[in-house]
Formats: sequence, C-alpha cells, structure tokens
Amino acid sequence: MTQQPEPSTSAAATAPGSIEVRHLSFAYPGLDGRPIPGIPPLLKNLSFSLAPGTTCLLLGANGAGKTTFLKILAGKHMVSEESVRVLGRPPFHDTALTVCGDLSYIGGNWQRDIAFAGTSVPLTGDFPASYMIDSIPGVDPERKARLIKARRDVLDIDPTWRMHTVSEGQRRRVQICVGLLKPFKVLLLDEITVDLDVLGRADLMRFLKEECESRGATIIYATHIFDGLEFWPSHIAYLANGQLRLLPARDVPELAQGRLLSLVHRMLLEDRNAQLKARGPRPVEWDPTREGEVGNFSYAFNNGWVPGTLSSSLSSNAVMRG
Ligand SMILES: Nc1ncnc2c1ncn2[C@@H]1O[C@H](COP(=O)(O)OP(=O)(O)OP(=O)(O)O)[C@@H](O)[C@H]1O
Repeated sequence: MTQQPEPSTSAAATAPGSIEVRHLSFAYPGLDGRPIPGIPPLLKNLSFSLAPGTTCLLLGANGAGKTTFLKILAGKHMVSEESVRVLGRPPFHDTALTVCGDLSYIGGNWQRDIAFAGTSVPLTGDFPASYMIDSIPGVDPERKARLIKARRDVLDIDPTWRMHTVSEGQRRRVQICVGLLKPFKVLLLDEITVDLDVLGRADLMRFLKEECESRGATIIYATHIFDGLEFWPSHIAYLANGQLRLLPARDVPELAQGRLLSLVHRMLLEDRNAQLKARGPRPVEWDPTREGEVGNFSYAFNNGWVPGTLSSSLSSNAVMRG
C-alpha cells in the first residue's frame, strides 16, 4: 500500500472536505421535549477537525454515544448550524449534502417506517438486489462493477439475489454497496461490518482505505470488531463520558505493534473504573438475600446512580429470578 502523508487535524479547520465540530453538546429530550433533569448531556462541548484523507476509527463503550454522534454528523439529529460543518456545510440544514452523495451514512439495518404503528420493520419485500443497486441515479458503471463483481473485487454481490431470502451478511453487502455507489467525500459507518465474513470485511476495509488515500475522502468508522484493523486508521477517536479524545495513529504504539484490541480493552477498563469512582458508593444496595422486602434500589444510567423503587410483587419476582 502506498504511504500517504498523514492528514493533519490542525490544518483541517480551513481545508475543504473536512469535518469540523465546534462546541457541540447534545442531550436526548424527555417525553415533554425538554432535557431530562439530572441526566447529563450525552455529548459535552466537543470540538475537533478532521482533514480530507482521514480514516478515523471511533471507539467507545456501549452507550457512549457513537451512533448518536455519527447521526449528528450525518444530519439526522438537529443541532445548531455553527456546531457541525461537513464539507463546510451544516448537514442537518443543508439536505443537498446527502442528496448529492457527498455525505454518506451507512448504519443500522435496512428498515421501513410503519408510520401508523410508530415503529420500523426490516425490509421484507421480494425484489432482486439489482433493484436496490440500480435505483441510485448517476452512478459510474465502472465503480458499480468494481463494488459488486465477484472474486477479486469488493463486495461480491449477485444482482439476482432475492432480498427476502438472502442471509443477513448478504443483505448487509447490498446495503453497503448502495451506500458506496456514489464517490462520497465524507463517509460515516456505524458498525456495518458486523455480519460480513472475514474475507468480505478485509476487502471492504482495504477498498475504503484506498478511497481515502486516492481521492482524499474522509471516513469515520464506529466498531467493536478490531481484529486486523491496525493498518486502517490514520486517527483513533475515543468517546467516553461525553468527551472525545482524538489521537493520530503515530501517537498510538499499539497500532504498529498489532495490539489494537488490548488498547481498546485498556481504554474501556480505565473509563469504567473512572465512572465507578465518579459515581461514588451506591446510595442503597439491593440485597438479593433480603427476599420479599420492598424498598429502594439504584441503577446505573449515564454516569450516575438513578434511584428506583421496587413494588412488592416486582421485588419478589426479581428475587425469585435471582
Ligand atoms: N432516540 C433516543 N432517545 C433517547 N435516548 C436515546 C436515543 N437513542 C439513543 N439513546 C441513548 O443515548 C445513549 C447513547 O446511545 P448510542 O446508540 O449513541 O450509543 P453507542 O455508543 O452507539 O452504543 P453501542 O456501542 O451500544 O452501539 C444510550 O444511553 C441510549 O439509550
């Protein structure tokens, strides 16, 4: 693989094609649409820049806010126009950014909204993979062929696959293909390789790296699967406690040593210990040996202990199950 100069985060503030985040805070509202009292924001005053060509691995514990963060960058959650700029434009307010394919987000599973039920269900229609792939207008045929072609290329898709009978991994390949058909400038990936086999995953990650090196595209990729990824990131971003730590790959010796998994393990452990320390002792411990008692208990939520009350029936059920 050709060695490219490492993208500089400091130069990114003015570079075209960069992601810029300035003093971004975010909290999910409660049922009344207002911030929930006593619950700290999920993201607290984040500021950083990514230059074109960056391949950034986004790490963090379950619930740290990675998906939320990527969705904000993808323009799926409203934040102020000043706090997030992708390619110099506010992604929520400037919908043309996603429509033209410059900003692409691939995450979750393909679903369709059932508006009357207020829920989503997986796609179940009987149509071929080509129906999804060919529905994107203005695609370069060579790029399309490279993405779907079997054996030596990226996703190894058979366009005749019927989408309601394919496996999870095959459905995921088609989903990824659709997201990559346009030559994106910024790509946000949320745990999309989880269903891919080892070969498919390696081919995809290599393709994505090349896209950044050859075209100056920028990718942020959130994942919990780290094996074989040491070659990939130019930056590591670690999200914990509402804060984002951004490290260039050259400052992370574990990458060169092929020990990404142990780095992540250490970071998660440090993070968890810090959170436990910050929470302090539990206000009231639930004691499963005190069978049948009605009382208070506490549970962990967003870096704090939240008090709860057990009804007598729930309490005894819980004890019986315990
Ligand atoms: N629509 C929502 N409304 C309210 N709270 C939400 C919503 N979506 C997510 N959350 C909460 O925000 C927090 C962060 O969720 P998020 O999915 O961003 O985390 P994550 O880092 O991607 O987790 P994981 O690694 O498990 O995918 C969680 O506590 C979650 O319950």
